[in-house]
Order: sequence, then C-alpha cells, then structure tokens
Amino acid sequence: MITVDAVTKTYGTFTAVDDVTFTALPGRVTGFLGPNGAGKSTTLRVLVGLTPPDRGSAQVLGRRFKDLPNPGREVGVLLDASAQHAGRTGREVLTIAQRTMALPSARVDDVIDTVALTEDEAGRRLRDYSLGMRQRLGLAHALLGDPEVLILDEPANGLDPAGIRWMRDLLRGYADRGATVLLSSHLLHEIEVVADDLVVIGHGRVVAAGTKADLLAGAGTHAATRSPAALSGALTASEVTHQLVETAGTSGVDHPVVLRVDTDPETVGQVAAAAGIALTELRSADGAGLEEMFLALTADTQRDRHPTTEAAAAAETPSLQGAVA
Ligand SMILES: Nc1ncnc2c1ncn2[C@@H]1O[C@H](COP(=O)(O)OP(=O)(O)OP(=O)(O)O)[C@@H](O)[C@H]1O
Repeated sequence: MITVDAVTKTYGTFTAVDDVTFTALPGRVTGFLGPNGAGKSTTLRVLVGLTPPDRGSAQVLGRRFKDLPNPGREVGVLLDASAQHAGRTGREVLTIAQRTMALPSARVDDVIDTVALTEDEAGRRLRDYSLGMRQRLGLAHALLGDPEVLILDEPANGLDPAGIRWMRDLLRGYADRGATVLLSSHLLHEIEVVADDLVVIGHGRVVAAGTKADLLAGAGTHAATRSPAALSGALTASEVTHQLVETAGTSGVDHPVVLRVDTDPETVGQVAAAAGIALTELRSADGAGLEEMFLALTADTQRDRHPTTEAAAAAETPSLQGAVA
C-alpha cells in the first residue's frame, strides 16, 4: 500500500507538485500518468525520500520510506536506470545490493534470469549497456529483495515491443501475487493494458483518479453510419447524448461518420435497429476513450496542442470529470 497525502513541492516560485493525494493498493497495478513535466518523477522522489516535500506526506506500507528498516526488501524502486556506476558490471551492481540487503547470493542469478539478461550481458560494464539492458538491470535491482511494493518511474523506457510485453506480464504477475505496483509513464498505451487503477496528473495536480473501468465508463460507444443525421435524430429522440467524432464526409454519402455516444453499444444498436439505420461499426470507445480522456484532462498542460485535443477538452472534460471517482 502506498499513500500520498496532500504533497506539495515547489522550486522557487514554481510549483512542481501541487497538493497531490492518491493511494496505490495491494494486488493492483496503479498507473501514474501525465505529460512531460507534469510532476510524476518529483512525486515518486518524494515517495522514496529523495526529495523533501514542502507540505504533505507520503508513506509506503504505513511508514515513511526513510523509516523502513531494510527498504530494499520491502520496496523495489526504479527511478533512473542510468544512475549506476558506469564502470561496474550488471552482476556487480546486483551483488553489492544483495550484500547490502543481506540476501542469499542466489538471488542475483534469480533476478538476472527473471529480467532475461544473458550471462554475457550481466558480465558487461554498464557503460556498454544499451538503454533497454539498463532498464532490465534496474528492474532486476528493484526485484532483488522480493519486495511487497514496486515503485517504477517510466520502466518501459528503452524496451522494445517484446520487452514491453514481457514487463507488463511481469508486473501483472507481481500484482496478482498481492504486491502493490505503482508505475509512471507519459505514454498512455504503455500502461493502459496493465493498469487496474489510474492517477492522471497535469501541471502538478491530480486531474483524475480511479479504477480504469470507472474512468472508461464515461468513454461511451463509437458508432459509424452512412446516415449520421438519422442516427443522431434517433438517439436524440431516445434521450441519448452523443457527438460527432469525425467530420470528414459529413454528408455520410461517401464515408461512414463516427458518432461518440454516451451509452453502451447494445443500447446504440437497439436504437439504430428500431430506426432502421445500418451501422458500419459499433464498438465500445475503450482504448480510444482512454486516450481521449488523457488528452482532454491534460489538454491545458500539453505542450504540443492539437485542434482535436482542444475540441475534446472543451467537449469532454465535464462528463469525464463526472465519471471520476
Ligand atoms: N530540482 C529541480 N529544480 C527545478 N525544477 C525542477 C526540479 N525538479 C523538477 N523540476 C521541475 O518540476 C516539473 C516536474 O518535473 P518532473 O520530472 O516531476 O516531471 P515528470 O512528470 O516526471 O516529466 P517527464 O514525463 O518528462 O519525465 C518540471 O517542470 C521540472 O522542470
């Protein structure tokens, strides 16, 4: 269990983390999401005692990190995979940590095996590691003490697609065995598959938090049709709110038009069938909904703004905010 309670961190007049509160629960993967510079790393640094907060407090397993007697055995931390001595080999890095934590030496081979570093790679100096190898070693370091809690900052950074899949499976398995897993990312797709709960941060403030299922409940349904006006009319008559997603080919003659409808696919299908309207596509907004939500909630903190993002922000933030627990 991780508890972050009203943490604020300022640098001069700049507030990097602004009254951030959330919990990460055992048996669940919590994704800590936000655009570049949103305050994720700073929050995690506060959590592990590297950065003192101006206000608020953070606890891991009911204690401040610095009060844990042998933190590595209780909390596995990966903040910066490159923050190791470049002249040491991967095996040396792990062996030093194993001795510091008073673990059996066999743990070193265990974790090297878990993160799929070869014997040859484990014997190389860190200066010769690729980014992905450094990341795997960092994860091995975090897992060494078989901790109950994992705190990982951008753990998929530098991993190839197979590596990202592997890491997700590993974290999922860890949480399924009862661990608390908190991982940050500015890349939504990296964590949307694995996370049970999400905390979205923008400009240092939490803008949404809750289960992924709850946050997605407001995502609605995407329905495509060549008769958008008729579908819109039928939905309005059924008192189902909706909006146009794609404006290309709005006549609907040449291209199907996509509507985002604030209800489940079955209801949309029934309304369309009753009105005799053919749908070319009908699906839960799910992943697309999550991305829209992320962009909408953090729109004013995105440095690379996009017209549809701004439209989504204007159109969707109120209903999404309503869905946030
Ligand atoms: N020591 C510091 N001094 C001044 N400003 C800082 C310091 N550390 C962080 N910041 C600022 O605080 C803000 C939040 O930074 P942080 O690294 O927490 O963001 P992040 O969400 O992890 O971003 P990214 O996804 O890019 O890693 C940024 O504007 C950053 O420049």
